[in-house]
Amino acid sequence: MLSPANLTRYLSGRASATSEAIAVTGRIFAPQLGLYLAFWGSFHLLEFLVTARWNPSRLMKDSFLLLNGWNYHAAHLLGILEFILESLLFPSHKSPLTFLNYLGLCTVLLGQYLRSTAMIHASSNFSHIVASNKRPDHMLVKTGLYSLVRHPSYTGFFVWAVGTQLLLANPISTVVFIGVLWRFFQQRIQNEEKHLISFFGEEYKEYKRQVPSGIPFV
Ligand SMILES: C[S@@+](CC[C@H](N)C(=O)[O-])C[C@H]1O[C@@H](n2cnc3c(N)ncnc32)[C@H](O)[C@@H]1O
Repeated sequence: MLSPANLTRYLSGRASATSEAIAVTGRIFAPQLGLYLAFWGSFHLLEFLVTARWNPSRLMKDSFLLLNGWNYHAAHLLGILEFILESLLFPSHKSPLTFLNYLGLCTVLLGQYLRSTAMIHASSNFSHIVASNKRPDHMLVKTGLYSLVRHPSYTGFFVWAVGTQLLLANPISTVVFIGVLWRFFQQRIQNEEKHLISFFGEEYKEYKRQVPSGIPFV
């Protein structure tokens, strides 16, 4: 029987369930997740736009760098899932925003700056796919960011990607990203430099002796 007392209890139960649902939704769609998605989208858009402006002869659909291998997307999916799970299980670890979130924000911006600026400084010598044959116009770039480190666009990618996980305050994904990316860039640099030495010989060897790689311990 729905007495006034039962109705009041029922309605207040519904109201608290609704406010709990709103609180949970608020935790999941926290500002850091919105920022993360905006930075992720901007990164891929900038890959295309910088190529279009500074390296137009290499512009293609793939310049968005979205066909970056399943493990790249799996890693970002892992980051999103970790963020949602931890937001539900340990809400106090995700909100309010802490020093870690702000550190992540600065790290993402720094990484994006390094990545896009390196692409601009290398201009037509940059290609998303590692060149195994030397194009006649391929010049060794040693100026700008390339005077500080040999692989500034990889440094930028590394810093940007780790920054996204710091922004989300994701402890597991931060460690996974550092390990997986370090291994990936170590192998990629080894292969890329084998080709660069065959293209530029002693000039590249001398450059390698003088300038650090830009990835720790590589
Ligand atoms: C994805 S880009 C990355 C460039 C560089 N490793 C970096 O992190 O900025 C790869 C292409 O850049 C070329 N490349 C790498 N370093 C270069 C340099 N210092 N000068 C000219 N071309 C370079 C390689 O031959 C390769 O085809």
